[in-house]
Amino acid sequence: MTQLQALTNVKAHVLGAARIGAQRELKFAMEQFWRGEIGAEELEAVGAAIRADNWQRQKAAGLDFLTVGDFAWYDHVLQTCALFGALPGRFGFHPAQLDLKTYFQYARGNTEQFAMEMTKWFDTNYHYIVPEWSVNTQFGLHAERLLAQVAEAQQYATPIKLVLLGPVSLLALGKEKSADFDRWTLLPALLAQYKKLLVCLQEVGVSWVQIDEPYLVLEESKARLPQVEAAYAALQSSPVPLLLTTYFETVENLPALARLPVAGLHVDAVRAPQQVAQVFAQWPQDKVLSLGVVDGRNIWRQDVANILTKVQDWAKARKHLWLGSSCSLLHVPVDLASEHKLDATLKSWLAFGQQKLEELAFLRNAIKGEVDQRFLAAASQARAERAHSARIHNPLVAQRLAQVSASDAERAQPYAQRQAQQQARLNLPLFPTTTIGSFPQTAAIRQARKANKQGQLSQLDYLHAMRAEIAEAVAQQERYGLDVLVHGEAERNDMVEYFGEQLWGYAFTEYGWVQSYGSRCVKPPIIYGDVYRPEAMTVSWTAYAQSLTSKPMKGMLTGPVTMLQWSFVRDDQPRSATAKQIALAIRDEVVDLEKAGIAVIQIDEPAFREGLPLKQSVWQDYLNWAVEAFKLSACGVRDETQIHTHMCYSEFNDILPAIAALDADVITIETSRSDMELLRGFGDFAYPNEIGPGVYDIHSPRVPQVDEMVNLLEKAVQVIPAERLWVNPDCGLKTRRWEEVAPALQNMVAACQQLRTRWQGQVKSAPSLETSPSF
Ligand SMILES: Nc1nc2c(c(=O)[nH]1)N[C@@H](CNc1ccc(C(=O)N[C@@H](CCC(=O)N[C@@H](CCC(=O)N[C@@H](CCC(=O)O)C(=O)O)C(=O)O)C(=O)O)cc1)CN2
Ligand code: MET
Ligand SMILES: [Zn+2]
Repeated sequence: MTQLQALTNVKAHVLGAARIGAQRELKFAMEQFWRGEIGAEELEAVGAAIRADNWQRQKAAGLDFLTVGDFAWYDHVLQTCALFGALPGRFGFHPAQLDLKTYFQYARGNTEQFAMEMTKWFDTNYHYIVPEWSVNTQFGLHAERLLAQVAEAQQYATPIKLVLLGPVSLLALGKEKSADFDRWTLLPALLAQYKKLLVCLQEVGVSWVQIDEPYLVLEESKARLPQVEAAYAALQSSPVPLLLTTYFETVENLPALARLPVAGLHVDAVRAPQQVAQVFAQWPQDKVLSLGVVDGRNIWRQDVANILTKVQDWAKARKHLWLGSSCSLLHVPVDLASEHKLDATLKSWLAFGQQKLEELAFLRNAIKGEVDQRFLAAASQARAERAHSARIHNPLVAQRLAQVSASDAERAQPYAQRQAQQQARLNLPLFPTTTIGSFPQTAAIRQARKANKQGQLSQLDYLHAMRAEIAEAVAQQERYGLDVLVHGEAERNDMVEYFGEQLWGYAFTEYGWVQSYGSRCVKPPIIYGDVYRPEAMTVSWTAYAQSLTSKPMKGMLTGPVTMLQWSFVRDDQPRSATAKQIALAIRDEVVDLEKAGIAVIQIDEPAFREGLPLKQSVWQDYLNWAVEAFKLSACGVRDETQIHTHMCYSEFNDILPAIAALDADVITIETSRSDMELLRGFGDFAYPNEIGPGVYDIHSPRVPQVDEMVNLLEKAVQVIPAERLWVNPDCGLKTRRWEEVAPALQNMVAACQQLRTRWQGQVKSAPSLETSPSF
């Protein structure tokens, strides 16, 4: 390190900070505002305090820029639409008069208008609001909020780098409202507003604009090179230098991007280290090159010694080198210092948002020739300890893996035979009704769990409280007349964290919150070692629920791919290896549920599609091991046991062969918002097993009417044979209130009964409606 050639122009920055607040202040404030408990002024004050905290942290760490513009109400894509007056006209609001109350309606819907759609932000568990583009889209500039934030940040007397979602990504991430409209025709009008904004930003003294174009890492962006070139030619006149910013993967079109008239480029050196050498060769020497060297997607303490060696290599003769987080710190928790229960050794292996700022400052200083030896030694020691720690490797897992054979990932007989056996056992009516698993996570449930965690509610009292919730959920479902019941997941804080808490090899945090969408957060557990299930995780709850009813009780588990995808994963072995370990743990649980007499078991895989690599060219390898992991978890049961899976938030049509290869007896999917369009793919593909297309959107408080659902089901029977159709909502009901759930499910059962009456005579071998199986 001592031979490091001192580079004076090296700077350190972050691409963005988490905005939910170290203690989820923003979540609580937004929800209070929505309930009418606080006013806009109070809510604004919470936002300002979070921004101030972020800037103070950046300044205290000694970063060279304060990052401004990363704060957003609800979502940053929605915020960008508001900035450019590009919110859908169907709400009827004037873009210049958007107070917060009005603004939130776009994200949450109102009595007249559906909310704007929400979808996954690249391959993360963050969801953004999808812009709506149509021939009526008009743009304006409403930068008051943003400029006010610049003014707030100016009191820290540190250069300001403003983050802006770029025009190409903004358009690309939206959807066209009609098939004959080409969104790219909007580009010139949109660019005119960006240009205006850039002038304003220069006037108020912004030093740099980080213009985020994550779209440029997707293969589909290749075809959009003319638009990219046109956009950045138009912004060439920007009076503020632009840092063209990409992350999550290698950029497409690198040679062409290297010729764009922008002042700097940021690339993700964590996710795409293989492209760094090319970027160095192609990106002009006299421009800024920002390398994302500190991982914004994971929580491991960086091997700073190793990064330094590389950067030293890379940086030779390059004058303007910046070191950054690989992407925004939106995807990692705020500060490790809040964690008081994590064991000291494990804690020393981790870095959350705050620690990443410190890593960046350390690296910048070291390249300038000022190496903080203590920091370096501590980081190297933690890395070395982790590499050799006994707690990572579990011989029981190795043994278990060694026993796995190919037949473990196959059911004994094909679906058709299984179906006959399952039907003989379950005797379900035509169009069986079910739900996806969770029932409302009420304040009472969460309070009880909190009290239990804090030692104020005994284990026994907590058990009774959760059993009472389960009993109530079962009673409600019987009242509605559902066919396959669930226990309601009252005892689970989250579908991933709950299992993470019980598995070896997993650690969990107290405050490791990450925004998932709007005010909703998750606390991804941390996989640090071999995953092993020491004992049953769900059997007693499920068996209790089954004891309360003669209807089949569906066991409810989270699948290996989703467990992997929604956790922070170890970086010392391939994801596929970790998935296989989790699969074995889930498999053991599946088998235990079967032994306890549970006849239907659902293994949720909502993140199955999200796990796909961003580059389509390497999908197949992922799909192979992901399918294998699911099947390994599912196939330990007898043929008469019915395996369900559930997927949501996804475009399924391009991975249908893999979904079919999962060979789940039943799949329930989210379809209602696309008006059953998503189901058409399953029909065209001749999906062979049973399907429950969601007949209503659980993200909206609106109670669906019987007719709407009959309508959707009529569409579904056009595509899927009636005897293979199930009836269910789009997803779990945990974010809803009982007042919404009860009428919604009653209507759903009523809709289903209409269909049964109509179809009863027309389907061969349909069982009678009267017989009820006994469990
Ligand atoms: N991991 C994950 N990813 C997912 C989903 C999911 O279910 N899980 N679903 C999709 C959509 N995303 C979602 C993500 C989060 C929530 C959600 O409801 N989150 C809850 C937190 C869930 C949780 O962990 N709850 C804990 C802690 C609850 C809590 O805040 N307790 C209060 C006390 C209780 C109170 O006053 O409310 C506190 O600590 O102060 C519990 O139940 O034990 C929230 O933000 O409110 C919903 C959907 C996609 N990705
Ligand atoms: C995001 S998928 C959710 C599945 C889970 N079983 C639930 O009902 O909440
Ligand atoms: Zn779901």
